[in-house]
Amino acid sequence: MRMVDYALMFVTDDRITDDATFLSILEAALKGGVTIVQLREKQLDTAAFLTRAKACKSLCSLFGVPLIINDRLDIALAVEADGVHLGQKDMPVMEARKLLGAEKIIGLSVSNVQQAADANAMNIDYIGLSPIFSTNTKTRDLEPPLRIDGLKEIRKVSNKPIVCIGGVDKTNTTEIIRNGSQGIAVISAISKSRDPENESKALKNIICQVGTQR
Ligand SMILES: Cc1ncc(COP(=O)(O)OP(=O)(O)O)c(N)n1
Ligand SMILES: Cc1nc(C(=O)O)sc1CCOP(=O)(O)O
Ligand SMILES: [Mg+2]
Repeated sequence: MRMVDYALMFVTDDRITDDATFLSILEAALKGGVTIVQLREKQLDTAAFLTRAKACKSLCSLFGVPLIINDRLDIALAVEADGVHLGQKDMPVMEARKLLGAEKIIGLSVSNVQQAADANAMNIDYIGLSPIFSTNTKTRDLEPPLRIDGLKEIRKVSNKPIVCIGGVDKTNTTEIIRNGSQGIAVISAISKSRDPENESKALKNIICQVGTQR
């Protein structure tokens, strides 16, 4: 299992269909210090997804930042990405690990304490606690927000690094990290910012500050 910095995961915004805008926001996020990128495309066809994944991989490699692919193991394998993020109804972890090998990153979404406990025995690298707060970004298949109390419960039972997603921004990052999450995953906070580079820097500073207080 490789060492990965999960502090600030930038999840790309699949509503951006224009490649130039997509890449300029990604570049700004990388300049601002995001530590891992997840390419999440729910609307592109496979050919367009693959093209975007290749561009994304090249840019992330320039910054030495790992790239994982949401849902699509085939795309991850095709572009030699660093791993995948899987939901509870995506490809089962055992099959994904067989196809990806031991060194690749596998993240798994968990939305309750039971799923977190079950994940302890799985060959995964981190759990995505989803959602921590309410969000307008994802509208389908969204579980009730776990909030900080849910994070505390899951922290108690889980032996995996936790990355919280859903409605995360500068106002709630401190309490998320203070309560045992290794990192945050954000779409809007960076993608919708007027200045994605500075927003990424600001989020990273908050995470680092809490880290030094721990
Ligand atoms: C870090 C992180 N955590 C959870 C999710 C949600 O994944 P999933 O449940 O598969 O839902 P979709 O993102 O595929 O709609 C995530 N993407 N990242
Ligand atoms: C992709 C995703 N998955 C979620 C889950 O709870 O499974 S919430 C979410 C969207 C996160 O976007 P934002 O940072 O804009 O709230
Ligand atoms: Mg999924």
